[in-house]
Amino acid sequence: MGKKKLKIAMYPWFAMGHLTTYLHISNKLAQKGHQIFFILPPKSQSKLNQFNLHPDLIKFIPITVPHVPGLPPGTETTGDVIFPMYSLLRRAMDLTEPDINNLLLQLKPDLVFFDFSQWLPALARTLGIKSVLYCIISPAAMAYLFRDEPTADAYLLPPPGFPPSAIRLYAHEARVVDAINKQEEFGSSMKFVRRVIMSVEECDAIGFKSCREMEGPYLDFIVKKFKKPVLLAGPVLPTPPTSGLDERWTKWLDQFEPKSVIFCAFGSEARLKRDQFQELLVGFELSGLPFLAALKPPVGAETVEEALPEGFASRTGKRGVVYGGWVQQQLILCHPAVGCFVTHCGWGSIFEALVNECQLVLMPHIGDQLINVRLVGGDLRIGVEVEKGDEDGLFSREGLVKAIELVMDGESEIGSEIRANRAKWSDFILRKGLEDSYVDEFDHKLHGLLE
Ligand SMILES: O=c1ccn([C@@H]2O[C@H](COP(=O)(O)OP(=O)(O)O[C@H]3O[C@H](CO)[C@@H](O)[C@H](O)[C@H]3O)[C@@H](O)[C@H]2O)c(=O)[nH]1
Repeated sequence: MGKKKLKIAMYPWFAMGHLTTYLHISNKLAQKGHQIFFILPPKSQSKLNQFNLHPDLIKFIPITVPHVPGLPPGTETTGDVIFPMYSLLRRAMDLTEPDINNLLLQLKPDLVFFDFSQWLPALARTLGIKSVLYCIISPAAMAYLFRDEPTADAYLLPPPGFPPSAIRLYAHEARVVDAINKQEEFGSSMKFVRRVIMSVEECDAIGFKSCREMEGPYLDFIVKKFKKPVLLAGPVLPTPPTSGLDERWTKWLDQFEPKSVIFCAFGSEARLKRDQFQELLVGFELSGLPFLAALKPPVGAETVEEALPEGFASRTGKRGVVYGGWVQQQLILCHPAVGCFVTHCGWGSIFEALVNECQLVLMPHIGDQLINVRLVGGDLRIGVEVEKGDEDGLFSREGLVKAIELVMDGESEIGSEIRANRAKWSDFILRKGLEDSYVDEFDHKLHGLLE
């Protein structure tokens, strides 16, 4: 007899990177016949519909994001606001607790997957529902960042018992992580880091999108430290969208030689300061390669156009596009003309790159990206990190060009080593049967939680 089909509610943090990652795992679970109730802010659904491969089993359930004073009206996801306002949005998510309570009562799921709503496990428990903290960050990032004494100084070194690796934070990065941790949660004296620790303490299990072969030692560290069942979902290969690439981008990309274009995107949240935004673009210009940069306007600008370096558009002409809106990243990455992906090292973007053939140039901004960059560029050596100033954390156009040249030159020693490693890990995550075996085990462990 087959296993019981489960009912699973998903309630990820209101951010595209989180919503997309949760939808990918939802697709894998729906493939097993489980029913998914995917709770999300209404406007984000239009971006996600194209990734829902099982509309018969995955039902989107829109939830109103309550208004919190200080949050611009209509705010639904982190993409709508600047970083200092995220705590207001977290507060708004907290205020959905009564609605979530009603939904859970009505839907009666067996399990609920969550991340930033640290109150959800206790609520679920009263309703007899098991909760899984499904982390959208890598196990290495969780292991390094979530510690008992999270201070800027402590972050310079790994926590006690951390596996030997290339993972370390520079002083400027440690300060950034410390500032995020210490961000006061709106309306309470709780810090962000406390919210995450509570989620870990309260949940019934922790889930990750990762593979033992890639991050085994970090997983062992987490199991030992957090003393919770850890469920590994495997590579959770990104779901290919059901739509095609917009004609605008197909036409533009089609003009160029295979593997010659740089594609740059920094995820759904990152915004550069104006001078770094311009430095980046001048770096692309100096690389001499065609480029498509899909970036948010820099801090203080309304549009990307108003922030372009002087004379930039006329100098780069048709060879370069700077676009301030949302693009279909997955479809762009698999276009044959794209040869290089300049990424902020979001965990989702890394896997989207690995299932395609582009080379990786690594430019992390905040949080887990600062760990991913060392994992990907250091431990696994599948991409090249752009150097930054030790103290100020700023990159230069020359540093960017250097990294691009290193990965794009397959003949050089570093270029060929990176390419070989990259190909090895791509082959690994795409290996026939690998994903299925991880999803089977994940599914088995989910059932185990209900016994
Ligand atoms: O114009 C765009 C920009 C992004 N994306 C998609 O948006 C997702 C972005 O996800 P990710 O690369 O993970 O980055 P973030 O949006 O920055 O996500 C957050 O969540 C990640 C985990 O998924 C963390 O690693 C990051 O630090 C955190 O900022 C990916 O699916 C992209 O394909 C698009 O389709 N079009």
